[in-house]
Amino acid sequence: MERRRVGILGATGTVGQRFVQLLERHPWFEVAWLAASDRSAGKTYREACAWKLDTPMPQRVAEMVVQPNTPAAAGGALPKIIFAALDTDIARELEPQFAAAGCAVISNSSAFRMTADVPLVVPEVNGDHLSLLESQEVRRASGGYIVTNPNCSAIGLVLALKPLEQRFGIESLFVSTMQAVSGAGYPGVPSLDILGNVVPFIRNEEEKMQEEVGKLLGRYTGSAVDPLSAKVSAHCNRVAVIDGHTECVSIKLKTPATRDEVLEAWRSFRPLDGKQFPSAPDTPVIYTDAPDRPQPRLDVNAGNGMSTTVGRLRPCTLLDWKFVLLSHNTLRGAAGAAVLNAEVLARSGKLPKDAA
Ligand SMILES: NC(=O)C1=CN([C@@H]2O[C@H](COP(=O)(O)OP(=O)(O)OC[C@H]3O[C@@H](n4cnc5c(N)ncnc54)[C@H](OP(=O)(O)O)[C@@H]3O)[C@@H](O)[C@H]2O)C=CC1
Ligand SMILES: N[C@@H](CC(=O)OP(=O)(O)O)C(=O)O
Repeated sequence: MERRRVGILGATGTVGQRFVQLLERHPWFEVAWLAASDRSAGKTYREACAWKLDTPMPQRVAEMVVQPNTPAAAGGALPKIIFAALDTDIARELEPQFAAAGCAVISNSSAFRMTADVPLVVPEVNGDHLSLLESQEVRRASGGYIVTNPNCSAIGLVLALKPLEQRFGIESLFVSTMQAVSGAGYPGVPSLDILGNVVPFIRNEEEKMQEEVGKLLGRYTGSAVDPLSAKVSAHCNRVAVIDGHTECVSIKLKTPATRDEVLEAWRSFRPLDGKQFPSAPDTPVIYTDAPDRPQPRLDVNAGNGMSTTVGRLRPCTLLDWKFVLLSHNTLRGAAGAAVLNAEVLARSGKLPKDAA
């Protein structure tokens, strides 16, 4: 099968680099266009990018020239599939321009996640919400649209919550995060602030987690999403870990469940089984019995960085159950999530085609 041409907006950043890494050997997509800020435009990718991953920068991409950040500048070379990894304010300005130019914008940023007609999607959790894009006005006008994936802490959390919500219902939950420094992009948090330290504040993070969980676990009514009514309270903290967000969760269920029933809900959660998407992990939620796991150093790459690892399920004296989860913030929490969304869109015939 011929690979589809794709572009990356924000290609030089933390998430942009993950896109380059993941797409280099992707069976369906091939990077054909890269853009970043004016600081980078006109340079080769090798010159513009401070590559921080532990695999080599792909040679072919290293030699590509970073393009200006507008669809007009790309002209006929603009791919119709754009992975976007832009800061929120810039995404708010640029993503609609690319959608209006007929592109499927598959976005990581929070700019449009809560917009009513923009799907906020994790395929294992709420793939049916993708139908929202049919009502985007821009799609009717240009064939383009915006689809988003969630905040990196919300993604790991909803993967663990979905099997519980569908079997038992969720009344309320309390979550406290320990988030890796790569979550803040590059160069991110100054070393003097984070080494040997914990910073108990990440701007807007608690609000995003709370509202995004509601939309992700909400019900698609045929024209809109009815958010989950559960009460969600989040505490978000930055810790001196490179990759991997750890979350301590306490949960109250609507229908009481035994420990075995909760474990069985996680074990049997295989919503994409048999669908063979290249980026989908075999097991989206992995439960570990080890008393001191999950740990970022040991578990962050589970399922190629696309699985959530859950452990330490035990009774909670305030709510019903408590547990710990870990997920990779730049893979499952960002670039990997967007690539999986694109695979689902490709399979359903919803990706616009380049002009012949
Ligand atoms: N890091 C993470 O774990 C996660 C991040 N996200 C979200 O993804 C987005 C990107 O984050 P991250 O990669 O960490 O951020 P970085 O700061 O590491 O990268 C930002 C990217 O945006 C580019 N950029 C900046 N200004 C412009 C502009 N005016 N026009 C075009 N490109 C521009 C930068 O290019 P240049 O090099 O030229 O400055 C760079 O490529 C953010 O919205 C973030 O919240 C989502 C989930 C997880
Ligand atoms: N704010 C997250 C990264 C992220 O996902 O942000 P956003 O919701 O803007 O995509 C972190 O610092 O770890």
